[in-house]
Amino acid sequence: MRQMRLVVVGAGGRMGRALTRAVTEMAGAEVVAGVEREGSESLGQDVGELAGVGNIGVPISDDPLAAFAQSDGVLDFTTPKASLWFAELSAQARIVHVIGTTGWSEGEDEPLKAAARHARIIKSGNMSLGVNLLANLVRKAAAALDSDFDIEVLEMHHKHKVDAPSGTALLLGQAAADGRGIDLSSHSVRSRDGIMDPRKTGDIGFATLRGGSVIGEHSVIFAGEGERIELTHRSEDRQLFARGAVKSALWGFDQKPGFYSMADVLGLNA
Ligand SMILES: NC(=O)C1=CN([C@@H]2O[C@H](COP(=O)(O)OP(=O)(O)OC[C@H]3O[C@@H](n4cnc5c(N)ncnc54)[C@H](OP(=O)(O)O)[C@@H]3O)[C@@H](O)[C@H]2O)C=CC1
Ligand SMILES: O=C(O)C1=N[C@H](C(=O)O)C[C@H](O)C1
Repeated sequence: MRQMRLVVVGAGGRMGRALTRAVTEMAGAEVVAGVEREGSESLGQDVGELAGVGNIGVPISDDPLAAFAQSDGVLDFTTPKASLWFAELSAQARIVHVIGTTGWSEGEDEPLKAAARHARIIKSGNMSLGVNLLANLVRKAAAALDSDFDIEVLEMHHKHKVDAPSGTALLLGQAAADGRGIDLSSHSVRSRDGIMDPRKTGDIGFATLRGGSVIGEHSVIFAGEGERIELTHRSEDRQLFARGAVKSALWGFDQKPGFYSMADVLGLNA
């Protein structure tokens, strides 16, 4: 079977470089193009050199249209604005679009779903097996415990991260809300400062820590009277997410157009 031809967008970023490394280490796919924004310092540099795997003869360009036209799929860990544009281009090219980008605003899934009429879009706030399994456990725990158990989601990431709460924290909060059978947006508390009303029963709280080089740590805390349950995941290597993204792309290659999640890829929805 022929190799799946992949484009890495944001190829000079932390995840972009991890994605190139993952593709070169895994069977079934190759990097045929790397894209960065107009004016980027990475333009013209070799994608492999930038990722530390040696020259692969693929210079970074600022032309996603040309790159997508010669590919079967796109690995995209950039910004919501860029990912919305890449989804339109992926739909035009009828290819696979793996979106790991986080920091989405409410309603931004709608244009992605429209693009997924033609593209195979796989989007997740976390591409690791461990976090997606954790989400299942959180859903079960939230369904089993009544609202006397207060749910708080705590996350810590490196100092460069710009969005909060993290995509993973929101994914875990959604799993808790689903388990409880409530709407997340009307029950989530994303910040606390100064004097305020006491915590409302049924709220789901989010707390964000930023600092140093932390790859990603998430805990969901179920705090009851006299006891506390904590479910935690610690990511120790960014390659974890990159390998999950390549696995998603290979899975998406055989699917019909649609809007999928990592849980679909891992068979956790069955
Ligand atoms: N789902 C998951 O498992 C994971 C998700 N993430 C998410 O992935 C995203 C990226 O994270 P990270 O790699 O750390 O961030 P970086 O800032 O290191 O990388 C993002 C890259 O995308 C580039 N970029 C931005 N806009 C465009 C554009 N229009 N065209 C081409 N390239 C563009 C940036 O270029 P420039 O610097 O010039 O702006 C940069 O090189 C974040 O949203 C993060 O939360 C991260 C890890 C795991
Ligand atoms: O920005 C990151 O680094 C990460 N972002 C994702 C998120 O927002 O949850 C996934 C991972 O935790 C790393």
